[in-house]
Amino acid sequence: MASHHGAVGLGSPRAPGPVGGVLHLPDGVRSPGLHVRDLRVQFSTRSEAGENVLRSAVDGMDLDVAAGELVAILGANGCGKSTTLKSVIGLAPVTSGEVWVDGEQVHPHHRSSAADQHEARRRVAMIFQQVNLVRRRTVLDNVCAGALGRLPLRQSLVASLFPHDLRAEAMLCLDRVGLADRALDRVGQLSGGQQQRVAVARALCQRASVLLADEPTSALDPAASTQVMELLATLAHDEGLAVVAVLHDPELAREHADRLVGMVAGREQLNGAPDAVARDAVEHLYAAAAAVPAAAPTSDRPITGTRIPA
Ligand SMILES: Nc1ncnc2c1ncn2[C@@H]1O[C@H](COP(=O)(O)OP(=O)(O)OP(=O)(O)O)[C@@H](O)[C@H]1O
Repeated sequence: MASHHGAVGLGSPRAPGPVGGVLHLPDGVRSPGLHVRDLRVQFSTRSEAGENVLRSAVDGMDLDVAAGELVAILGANGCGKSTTLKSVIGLAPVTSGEVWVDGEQVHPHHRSSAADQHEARRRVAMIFQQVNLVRRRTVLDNVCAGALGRLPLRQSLVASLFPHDLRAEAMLCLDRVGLADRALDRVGQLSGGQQQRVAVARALCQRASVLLADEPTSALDPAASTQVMELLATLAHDEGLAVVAVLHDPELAREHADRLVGMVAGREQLNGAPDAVARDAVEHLYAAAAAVPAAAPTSDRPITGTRIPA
């Protein structure tokens, strides 16, 4: 379970080079997996004076997750963990920076063809704490829905038209998460941990190579949390997915992840294998945030609030 990736100090490690000796860009972004460079995200918010201001949620974040690696992101509430992940799938407004998926640049958009970008985005799946499955539909239908991005429109709109081979693939995905016997139950009949595993199966049916998990264990008891983390580690280590999970439990992260990335105020503060990251360095991630008055941005250094031009 423990890391087989080398110990790393502060700063992003570089992803390993591609198999076969193919030359790649010096910064490693063309390697399989997920690579984020100098990501910045700003949101418009209302100041106490009633003015619209831009606040930085992510402020120069780098993130590398190699194929076959499970990375855990830790950090205090509001430090930008979820926004970093959402940026990768276009759910957060990226101000600047680069996002690369399996060697394809998905942000900024204009640097690759629309088809390549669509394909690269299809390779990224995200699962959330509040599992966004359709509770009234069967487990199997929800897993099939993972393939919507590659189905013709007519089949996308009518679940009963999911083709036989897709349903067979979805069954295999359910088998991989240990839930094949629940395929015909409605999702609402499953426990939280089981639903989280269905969400993972749906990501598999999407044929994702990068899996983003935003607090996948927050609503789960310890046994279910362990089961989900073991599943994520298996997908990384045995199936070669690049997996990144935002976690609120540093011990769970230490136990299962290959590498810990700690964030403070929208950027990386620590980065290393669990054995190489001291416990007080992790505690400091949370202490730094707690030291800031509640009304201020979560930061141990100022975050710029930029007035939006009228
Ligand atoms: N849609 C939004 N509009 C305005 N501000 C936002 C939006 N989404 C996030 N933010 C702000 O961006 C900052 C980072 O939020 P984010 O959800 O990424 O933090 P987090 O580290 O995941 O926190 P938590 O651990 O509480 O989930 C916070 O200050 C948050 O209020």
